[in-house]
Amino acid sequence: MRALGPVADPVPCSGCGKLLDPLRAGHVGIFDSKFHFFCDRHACRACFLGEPPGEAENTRPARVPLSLFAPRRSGAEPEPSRGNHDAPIIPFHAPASSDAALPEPPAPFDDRTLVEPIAHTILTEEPSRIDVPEPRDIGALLLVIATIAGTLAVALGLAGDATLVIGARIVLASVGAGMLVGRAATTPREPSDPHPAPILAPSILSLVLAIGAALRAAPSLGAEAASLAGIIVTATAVGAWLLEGARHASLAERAFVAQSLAVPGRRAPDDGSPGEIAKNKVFDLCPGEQVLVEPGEVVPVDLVVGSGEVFVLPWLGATTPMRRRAGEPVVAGAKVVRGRLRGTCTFAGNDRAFARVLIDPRRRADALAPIARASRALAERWSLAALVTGALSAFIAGGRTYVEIAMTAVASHAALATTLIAGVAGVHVARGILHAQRRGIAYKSEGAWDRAARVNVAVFCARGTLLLGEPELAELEAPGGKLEPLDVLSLAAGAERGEEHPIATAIVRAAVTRSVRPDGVRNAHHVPGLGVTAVTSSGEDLCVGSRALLLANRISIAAAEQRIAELEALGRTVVLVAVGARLVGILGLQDGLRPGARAAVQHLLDAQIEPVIMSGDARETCEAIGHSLDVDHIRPEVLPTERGAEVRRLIDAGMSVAVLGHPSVDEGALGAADVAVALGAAGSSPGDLSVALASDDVRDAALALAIAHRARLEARVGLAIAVLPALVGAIAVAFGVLPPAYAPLASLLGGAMAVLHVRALDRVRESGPTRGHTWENGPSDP
Ligand SMILES: Nc1ncnc2c1ncn2[C@@H]1O[C@H](COP(=O)(O)OP(=O)(O)OP(=O)(O)O)[C@@H](O)[C@H]1O
Ligand SMILES: [Zn+2]
Repeated sequence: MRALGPVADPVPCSGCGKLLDPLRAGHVGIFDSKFHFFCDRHACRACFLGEPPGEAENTRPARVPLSLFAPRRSGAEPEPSRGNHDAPIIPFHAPASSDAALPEPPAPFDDRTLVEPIAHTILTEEPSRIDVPEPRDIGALLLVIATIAGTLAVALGLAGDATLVIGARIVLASVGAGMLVGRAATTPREPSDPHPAPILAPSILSLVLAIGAALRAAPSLGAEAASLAGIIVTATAVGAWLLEGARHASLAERAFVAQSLAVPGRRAPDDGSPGEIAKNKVFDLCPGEQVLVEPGEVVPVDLVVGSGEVFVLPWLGATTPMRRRAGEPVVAGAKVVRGRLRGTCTFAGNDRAFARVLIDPRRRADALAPIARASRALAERWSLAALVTGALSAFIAGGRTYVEIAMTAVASHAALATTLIAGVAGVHVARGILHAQRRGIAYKSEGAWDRAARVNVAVFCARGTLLLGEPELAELEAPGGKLEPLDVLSLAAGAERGEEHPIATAIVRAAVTRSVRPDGVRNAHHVPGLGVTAVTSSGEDLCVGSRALLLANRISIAAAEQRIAELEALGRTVVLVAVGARLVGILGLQDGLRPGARAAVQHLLDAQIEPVIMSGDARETCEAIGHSLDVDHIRPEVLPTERGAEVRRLIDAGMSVAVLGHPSVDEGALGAADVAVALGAAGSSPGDLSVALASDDVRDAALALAIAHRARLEARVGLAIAVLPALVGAIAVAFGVLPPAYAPLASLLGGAMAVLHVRALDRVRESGPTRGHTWENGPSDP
């Protein structure tokens, strides 16, 4: 069993060959459009580039990855392989390079003038963050100084209440607060960060109080205020540092994704001539443009395949190639392994499926999801309520000076207005979004993510999600003995010849394999969700379809009712054949379960989401399928046109409903859902899908909900862990049970526990799950 994600799969260092964890590599660079991971920036990278170690830093500015198209080196070229957790849908054998029929990929682009300046890239991240685990910068240094200064300001309290000592402590605390302000001014703000003002306010207010108390020559009060200031400064600095640590892993992974998506693409020539390859690689592709992607290249934008067929690793991190045919979407980050991909761009830049809520600073879910906003609002705004309440209750309790009351108020405020409380929920959201990305799951918006996280009913559009959608003829019977079974098949195949429904295809195929010639049926008329009516070659009325179709045509099936029920109890789709007004044949079709159908149901059950099977099949058939999958709730015999209404009925009953299906065939149901989870749809343009999958795996559809559920749950737990001690501390301080300094301390304690909670979850992922099906568990695991 393997852990998920980039952390799990070691890659060799391109310099020395030692195996290392790609996300924790000392240095990552792109050379020749390939990722290279190095133990460190100096020795190993320089060794790879053939430079003397010292020069590496100077010759290549590490902050700007212009090395993107550096000359090809003959060194090792490790692929960022990221865990074999996508299910093999299509077995794929031919290695990409050995396909002689295909044109050689063009020579690498050495000429930098061909590349548009990096400034034109759709990337929105700071280049510094692209250079993955960049060690802590100047902001970290400021935090360290602030922590030391704050701690000293507290520790000097041991030296007594002398004016000089208090003065020194105030100076130290001011230095610490100054460092915090300096960091806020110099460090770029993440979209998920709170506004710095409310976070810094307690440090500054407590300093003002300390100075005020010292000036009034109230030594013991001045000492206490200085301690409070020192503690608040220390807690603020340590808290900021802890949060950095908690989100480091997702920060690095997001940078990895951003970097991987920041590849230039080729415009296809307008005249459509296949031979001519546009030379220029550009970053500014737009929707509607024709795009060419050569074998071995990463797909730069979301697109729909124009013609032919290609094999791709269907999303960033996928390890199993899949076939994509004309009209099928491919997401940016996918990699072409065989065939030349020519397609029409559907989404570019930050609109791309995996850029939207993960990279785009204006749409990032970890900043905008309701739980993350609530967490920020608590620190930014509701902390003011703590300030007021603290002041009021201290005032009402009486017996305290104004400075003491003010200290209580500031301490209560400081307990809640922390970076940790503001940021902890966002960390969990980011982890969830990234976790989903690794499985090729793209949420459309932070709202879609939040709805996915709240869903309590998941409706499977059975055929194509749980069922293969490739039924086989299993039984062929001719009750009454009027016709031979093969004559029945001939009639049925004749009626179904022109149809595209999986049942029709199965019947025609069964006739072909049994060398039965389809009857020359006329006037075939398809009744969606019921079957086909027609006229036989001998001029009699012909009905091929469900029980409901025959009953609608007033054909009695009473004589065969028992046999039909038997077949349905086996899970067969029963297709009845009637000539004139008489039932002449029964066909039993068996559709297999898709790989992962059982696991998908289990993922939902684990997340306490009720699975529902919705199908046009008969009740007995659906019950048999439901039984084999442990699904209790079925909605059988729903006509295709009624599926939207059926979903709406569930919603009206107070459920929050997700529908899992394919965009083309399950349109009605998907359109009515609170959350539409569309398989194989990532990158295609229809706009209303809440969740689009790059894979066609039903497990991923279930995981899209389960992962969001889990992430939201963890975010709430994390927030509670951080907030509760802070609240308790603030209350104790407000009622005078504890001195004011205890409130920020309690808050820091809670924050530290919340960070430990994140770390513990990270470790679960790194070491791999050990039992059962959890959301961390790769569905390809048994
Ligand atoms: N072309 C057809 N020939 C014969 N019977 C058909 C045909 N199309 C539909 N039917 C009958 O109508 C029923 C419902 O078909 P429908 O297309 O609504 O759903 P389905 O194929 O069962 O897919 P799903 O499980 O996703 O609902 C089928 O079970 C079958 O009995
Ligand atoms: Zn190395």
